[in-house]
Parts: sequence; C-alpha cells; structure tokens
Amino acid sequence: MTDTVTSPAAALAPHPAASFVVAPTPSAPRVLSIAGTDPTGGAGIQADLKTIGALGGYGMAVVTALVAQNTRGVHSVHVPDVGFLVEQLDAVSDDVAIDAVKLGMLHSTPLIDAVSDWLEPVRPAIVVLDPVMVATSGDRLLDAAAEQAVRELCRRVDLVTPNLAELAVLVSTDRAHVARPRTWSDAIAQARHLATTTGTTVLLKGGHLDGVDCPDAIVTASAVDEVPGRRIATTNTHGTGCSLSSAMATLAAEQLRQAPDEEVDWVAALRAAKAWLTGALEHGAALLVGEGNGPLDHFHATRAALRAVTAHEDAGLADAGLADAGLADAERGAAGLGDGSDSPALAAALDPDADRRDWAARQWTATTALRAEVDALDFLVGLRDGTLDESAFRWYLAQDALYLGQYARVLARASALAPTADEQEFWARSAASALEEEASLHRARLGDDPDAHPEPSATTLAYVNHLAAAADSYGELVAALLPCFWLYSDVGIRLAAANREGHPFGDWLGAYGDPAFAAATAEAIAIVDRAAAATGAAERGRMRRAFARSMQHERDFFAVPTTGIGAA
Ligand SMILES: Nc1ncnc2c1ncn2[C@@H]1O[C@H](COP(=O)(O)OP(=O)(O)OP(=O)(O)O)[C@@H](O)[C@H]1O
Ligand SMILES: Cc1ncc(CO)c(N)n1
Repeated sequence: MTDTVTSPAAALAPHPAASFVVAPTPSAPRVLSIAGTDPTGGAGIQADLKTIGALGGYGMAVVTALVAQNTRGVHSVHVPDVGFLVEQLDAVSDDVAIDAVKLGMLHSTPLIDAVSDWLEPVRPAIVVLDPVMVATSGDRLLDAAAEQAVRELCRRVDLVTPNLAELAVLVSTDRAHVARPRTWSDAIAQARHLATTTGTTVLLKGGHLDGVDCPDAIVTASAVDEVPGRRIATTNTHGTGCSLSSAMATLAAEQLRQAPDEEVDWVAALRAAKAWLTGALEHGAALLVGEGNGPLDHFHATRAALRAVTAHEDAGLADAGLADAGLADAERGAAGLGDGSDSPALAAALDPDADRRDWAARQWTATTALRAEVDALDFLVGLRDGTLDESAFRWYLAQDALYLGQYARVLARASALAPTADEQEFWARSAASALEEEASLHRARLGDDPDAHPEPSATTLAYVNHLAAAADSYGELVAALLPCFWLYSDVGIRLAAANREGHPFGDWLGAYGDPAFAAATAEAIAIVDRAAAATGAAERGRMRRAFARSMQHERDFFAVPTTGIGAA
C-alpha cells in the first residue's frame, strides 16, 4: 500500500491539486550483491545472500563471474559478456528500489566500468566495496591490470573493506609499490592514507594478523575506531570477507530504514557484524562442508532458535515442561535443545541418552544469539573501549553488589542441597568468594558514597527472585546459577583483552581473566552436566528453562545501566 499525502499548499488550493507520494517503509532492507559465485556456498554471492538473510535483509544478486571453486581452491572462472552484466543490473534497478549494494568480485576493468556507470544514475544510499583480489586459497580473482580501476572505484563508494594484502595494493600506485603491512599500526597508517586520498570510510580487517586478537577498525581521514575481537581457532574462514562486507551493507541499510535522516554509524554496524561473524566462525566447522578452508555457519543463531521451536512443538518432549510453560517466542528461541540433529524427536528415538550428554554445552550453543546481543550492548562496548559513563558504571557496581549478596545466599542453598561432599564444598567456596568479591572490588570502588547503596532495581530483584525460585531442586538451581559463572568468564575474556595502559576501567578489566574463576566455571559446568545426566527428562526441561532465563536476566542486568529500562 502506498500512502498519499496531500501537501499543505494543495490543501489550500480550490481544486484538487498535485499530491506527493511517500514511499512506505519496507519490512526489510533490500540489499543487492554484485559478485562472483561459489557453488559450494561459502563465499561470493552465495555467502552474501545467506548473510543478508541471516541479518534480516531481503537479498538480491547480480552475477559478475561464474567461478568453479570449492573450499580447496579455484578451478576456473567463466565471465559472461559485459552486456549481459548490464542487463542483469538494469533488470533489478528498473523494478526494485535498492537500499544497499555490496560489490564483490569484479574480475576486470570492463566489468568495473559497467558497474560504475550503472551506479551513477541509480545512486543507492549505501555502496560497500569488498575489493576482492585473491581467494582465501590464494587464487587470483581480479586481473592485475584492473587494480587501478578498483582504486578509482574506492572514491565512489561509502565503505571499502580491504584485507591487509588488498590494502597495500590500494595504497600502491603504478609507480610505487607498497608492501603488505606487517603490524596493526602499519595497517592503520595505510588505511588512514587510503581514507584520506579517497575520502571514503575504510573498514580495516585484522583477520590476517598473527596473535590471539582479531581486531578490525573503521578508519576515516580524521578518526580511527577500533573494534576488538577474539581470534577463533578454526580453518573455516572461506568467505569471511564476503560475509563481513554484505553484513555491513545490510546493517547500514537497516539503520537507514529505521532512521532515514540520520548518518550511518559504521562503528555500530561493525560491532554488530563482528558479534554475528564470531558466532558464524565458531560454528562453521560443525557443518562438515569441504576438506579445505570450510565455510562459516551464517545461520547459526537461526538454527539454534529453530531447534528450540521444533523441540517445543514436539509432543514427545511435552513432558520436558516447555509445552505449557507459556514461554514467549524469544524465550523459546533461547531455550533450544541444540542437539546437532534436525529432529530432536528422531535423535531421541535413535539415541535415548542424547539429551543427557554435554548438556551444558548444548544450552550454551542454544543461547548464542542472546550472547551476541550481550556483547553488542552499549554497556559492554563502553566498558571495553573506555567510553562508558562513570555514573552508569557506578550504578552498575552498586546493583552488582546487591546482586552478589543475594547470589551468595543462593550458592549456599546449592551447597545445602549438593549430593556429594565435593559439590557441597564447591558451592560453599563459591558463596564465600561472591561475598569477598562484593566486599573488596565493590567497596573499594564505591567507597562510602551514600548514593552507591541504593535499593535493588526491578531487574536485580527479578534476577535474584528467579534464582531463589529454583531453590527447591538441585538440578534446576545449579542450571540457574551457571550463566553467572559462564557468561562472566566469557565476556571477561574480551574485557580483559581490551585493557591497556591508562584505561579508565583498567583495574576492573584487570580482575577478569583470573584463572581461578575460569577453573570455577569449568567445575560448575561439570556439576551441571552431572546433574542433567542423573535426572529425568522433566527436570532437564526445567533446568533448560532455568538456564535460558538466567541468561536473559544477565542480558537485562547489563542493559539497564545504559538504557535505564528496569532501573526503578
Ligand atoms: N580466525 C578468526 N577469528 C575471528 N575473526 C576472524 C578470523 N579470521 C577472520 N576474522 C574476521 O573476519 C573478517 C574478515 O577478515 P579477513 O581479514 O579474513 O578478510 P578477507 O581476507 O577478505 O576474507 P576471505 O578469507 O574471505 O578472503 C574480519 O572481521 C576479521 O576480523
Ligand atoms: C566469488 C568469490 N568472491 C570472493 C571470494 C573471496 O573469498 C571467493 N573465494 N569467491
């Protein structure tokens, strides 16, 4: 439906006069990928369409080149006549409003020229250029003679996303060859040069650096905003560049869909893209696709949510307590079985013990989407990069102190219910540590400030009430307690990695990554696994719900200091 809005001048006119038409807002950003193909689905257009869909966009695709490739390498490339490329481009733009374009493999100068000529009149609001030159396998995807044409194209796009090798080519000239940057600071200097000479924003990618970190940065002529990331130990990296660039196009178009008059916030888009990409890298290997550098799992979060819904709807699992629990869709999404099969009912029939094994790890996987949300919260981003408002941090600390006091009581209750002396001792030690932590870190930072000792917020109360409500059953209680250990350890890895000399929250970040806390988390996971294996399907259902709900409370707890929602 189209809304017709009559202009004020027309309303005053004596006769029905001209009216103008306001285009309705689409339900999803319409994103076009112009790129080459990968029949194994990990890179190129196939990766772009999956990415756009996974991040909520409507994907479209114009093929520049057909590439016979797989996870091991490129066999051959077939490039249709450039006239046919133009026909494809026109077919889309003649009919469809395009919110964003992602440019990938452009192969050679005539294709680059055709795409540039087409972009000129169409003027999509967002154009992202992934200057694809070489595949992950090392095979060339761009004519050496076309490098100058790509350099010129950089000036006409909104964002360019080179890896380190591509960056060096882009800042080289026909006369002066620049070597691939070897360090992150050299890479930033080259990216700055590229941004300054082209006037375009550069997304600098650290995927090809060595080390445990995997940072990226948004670089303009005047600013460098680094987005830290952790390196995933995986060989499933085929198509990461394609996926990241189409993620950026989709997320930027979504920003404009929601706020058409605002500028695109590339740093926010990169944070969200990286949180998603990290999950996709973590889950790629489990797809078992190919023998070389396998693909990412673009739909890792969707799949976990789907499994949860399938499990919920399956009558055979109704006694797991999910069916009549009245869970909202999102909660069900976070509470999935995630057992590695397409049908949990089938898996249960083939292997009745399947739900007993690796129980905690499967709950962790099922909450992937929720955890990606946590990583991208303003509070955690601000804590990592040091921009968090000091008063929001103090508010958080005061609530955390209140939380820890109550949490310690619930840990003591787990100790009272524990079936073995070892577990009894573990929970008692954890209760004591929670109280020590409340005393030392919090009091040291909050001091005697009377404002620092407020009433518990609605969010804090909701979390501790949820824990207390689980206190009748050991399994349910330990499942509810686990996210506080595990999420803190996991988030803590990235917080500790962001620490640097002079960081405003340095003392706080330094407390993370404590090996003793990591060991306690591992012990809590083992205890929860034993409790799940020892009990029946009905209690495992309640444990699943208790774990997923605690994870949601964790998210809400980190969200309140900056959103203020649930702060009362
Ligand atoms: N092992 C890894 N762990 C985490 N993030 C990674 C890893 N490898 C790459 N990335 C991220 O993936 C994105 C793509 O970066 P990369 O530098 O690998 O691009 P690329 O070389 O163009 O990719 P491609 O492998 O598709 O050619 C960046 O956000 C980078 O930080
Ligand atoms: C079609 C295509 N584009 C980009 C890459 C880079 O990964 C690839 N391997 N294939």
